[in-house]
Amino acid sequence: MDRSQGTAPAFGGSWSKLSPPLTPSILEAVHSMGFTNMTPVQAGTIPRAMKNQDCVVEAVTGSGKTIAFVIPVLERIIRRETPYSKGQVAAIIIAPTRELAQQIHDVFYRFITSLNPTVEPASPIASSSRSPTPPPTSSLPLPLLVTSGTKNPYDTFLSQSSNILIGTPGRLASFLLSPRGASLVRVSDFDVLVLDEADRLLSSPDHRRDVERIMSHLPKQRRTHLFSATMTDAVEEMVGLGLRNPVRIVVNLKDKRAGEEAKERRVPTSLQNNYIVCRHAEKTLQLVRLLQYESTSSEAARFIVYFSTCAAVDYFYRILSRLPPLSSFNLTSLHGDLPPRVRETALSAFTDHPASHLSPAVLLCTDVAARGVDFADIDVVVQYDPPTDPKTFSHRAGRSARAGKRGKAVVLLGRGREEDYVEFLAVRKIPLDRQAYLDHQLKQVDDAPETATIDPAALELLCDIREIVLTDRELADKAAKAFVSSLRAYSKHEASFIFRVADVDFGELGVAYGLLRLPAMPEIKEWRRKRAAVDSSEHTAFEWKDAEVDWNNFKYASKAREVQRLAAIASKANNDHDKSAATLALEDEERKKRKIRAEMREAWSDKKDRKTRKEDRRTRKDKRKAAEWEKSQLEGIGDLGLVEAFKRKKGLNDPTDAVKDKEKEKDDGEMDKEYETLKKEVKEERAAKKVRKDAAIQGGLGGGAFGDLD
Ligand SMILES: Nc1ncnc2c1ncn2[C@@H]1O[C@H](COP(=O)(O)OP(=O)(O)OP(=O)(O)O)[C@@H](O)[C@H]1O
Repeated sequence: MDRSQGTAPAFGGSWSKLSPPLTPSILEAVHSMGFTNMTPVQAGTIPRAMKNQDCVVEAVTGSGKTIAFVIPVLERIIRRETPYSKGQVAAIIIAPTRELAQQIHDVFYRFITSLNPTVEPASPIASSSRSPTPPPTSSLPLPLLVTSGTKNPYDTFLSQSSNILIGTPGRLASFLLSPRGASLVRVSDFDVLVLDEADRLLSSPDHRRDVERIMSHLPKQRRTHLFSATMTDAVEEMVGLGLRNPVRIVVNLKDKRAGEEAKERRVPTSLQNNYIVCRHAEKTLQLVRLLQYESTSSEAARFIVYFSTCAAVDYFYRILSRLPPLSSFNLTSLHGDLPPRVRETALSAFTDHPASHLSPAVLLCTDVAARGVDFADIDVVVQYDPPTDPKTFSHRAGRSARAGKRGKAVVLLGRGREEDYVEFLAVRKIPLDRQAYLDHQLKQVDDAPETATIDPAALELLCDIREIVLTDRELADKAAKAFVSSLRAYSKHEASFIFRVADVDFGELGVAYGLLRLPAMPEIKEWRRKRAAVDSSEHTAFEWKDAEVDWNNFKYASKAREVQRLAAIASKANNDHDKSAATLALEDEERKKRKIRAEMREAWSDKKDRKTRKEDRRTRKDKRKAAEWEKSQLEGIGDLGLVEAFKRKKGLNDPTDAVKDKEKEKDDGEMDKEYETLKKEVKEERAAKKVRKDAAIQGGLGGGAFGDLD
């Protein structure tokens, strides 16, 4: 590899100074988009990529990398002597998520539509379903998006005569390599391959496999460009395998603080990058206060809050939407377990919402929205959980402070060992400043209430959350799932010497999650055992107490779910009724033994891995079912958040609420009937069994049969 560093100018300079110069129509297009000057990464990359150089580009988030590859791709197609014909592909852009692929598609679309003015322009984040597909009127055909949401990709590819493909690795690989793709999609004149977020594409084994399949299908005589804000060893390997004498373009930023030497930094200089230290029990309290504080004191209107797992996003969305201090906030949730259509709606609902500091918009999400997604004007990014992969930290924080705008990011760190994360990131050129703990008046206090006590407001919040959870048993299930999945993510931190499950006070974490009781995990049993062995005077002042709940009568709000629960109880009772006390005791003992044996056999993480694999298989199988379910969840609770508002605005609420209410009443009535019938059936079955048993006894059946009945 050619190690020569392409030096990007300190200031980007004017577009007209580029050499070779841009085609006049492209120049006009960039000006019409309001981009008067180039950013440094554009100035450093465009001239090289327009010529015949492969590029490996590393520049901070929000520095304009997308246009740095969009323009050279278009220039090379425009300048080609023989135009591409139907079925030929000129360029492929691979991105790790469908959201990012969609966004890149939209940037290409905006350029092409301004070159072909009769084609309707696209909005900044358009959905695949909304992307219009009128026939192009000049030489540049429309690009094709190839992701899980794309309908009839081959038909669109042919009808549009697309020669630029943008998509996720798996979908692109099947598009190109399936029998239909192999016969319809020609790559003999292929020109440019771009990997956006290259480190992410190459560090995930599945993505990497698909990327390699695509690369080996494409001619070797091509240009290949890799882009990211963070590069890894996986990228270095790929550079050796698939690129030809690439030039490396690294845009460095310097941070100059008073009295200190200028230091290199890997996050935008316009980003205020903070951390707050609190006890685990105070995390949710600090999150709520931070949202209030930033919207009142800095008039922040748009927030993103990152959690480590889909289950945590799902749960906290339901809780935070109902907390009175956040009643003026408009929340929406986005995570990878949601079906593509729901993800699209959620994203549009958040980006289209006219937020203000009086009515702020908050996106609760996982890392599905951490990389590349160009949200407009995010004021504050909050990391409730620090990311499992430290590289993700700068991508998350970089959703704010884009294109030179000011922005803020705050990560919540647990008191103690987690504070070492600050130093850990400093070494990686990501400097963090401490922000003081927020007290009940939203004032920054020098330090959190000292370690001996938990802020009493955190315990009040626990009661408030529990009250919400007690309205629906499903919330209790979701709380447990969120808690367990987050702990599991915690155990997988790459910085495992900082984030150690062994250091976590599960009781305190239970407070932050508003749990009714701690889940029956082996780790928690062990933690309880150890605590019991220690002199209680050495305990911190907080002792976990389960909420007093009548679990037998704790109902699901969904009638259908409640019917299922009762049926399960009835069927268990029925089974138990038919078994002798001795059999039941034996079974119980065997069950306990099996559990102990399993626990002894497997470490928690192995067990969880096995479970995950099993769950993954099941999830894939039930994907269709899950999609419908998730959608109905969003619709059901949407009136509290942005999704419903968005749907109302877009006229997507059909049937109307009144009709829906009627239908719900009808459903409820039918559900009641169904439940009554079920109960009756169970009773009848039991009675019939009893009659059979009595008859058998009276009839003096032989020992075997008698034994069975016992
Ligand atoms: N020359 C320019 N002048 C002003 N704004 C620009 C310019 N080029 C790009 N932008 C804007 O900067 C924002 C960030 O651009 P882009 O999404 O390409 O950043 P990125 O470097 O790819 O970030 P990330 O690493 O997070 O993906 C976009 O809103 C884009 O419209």
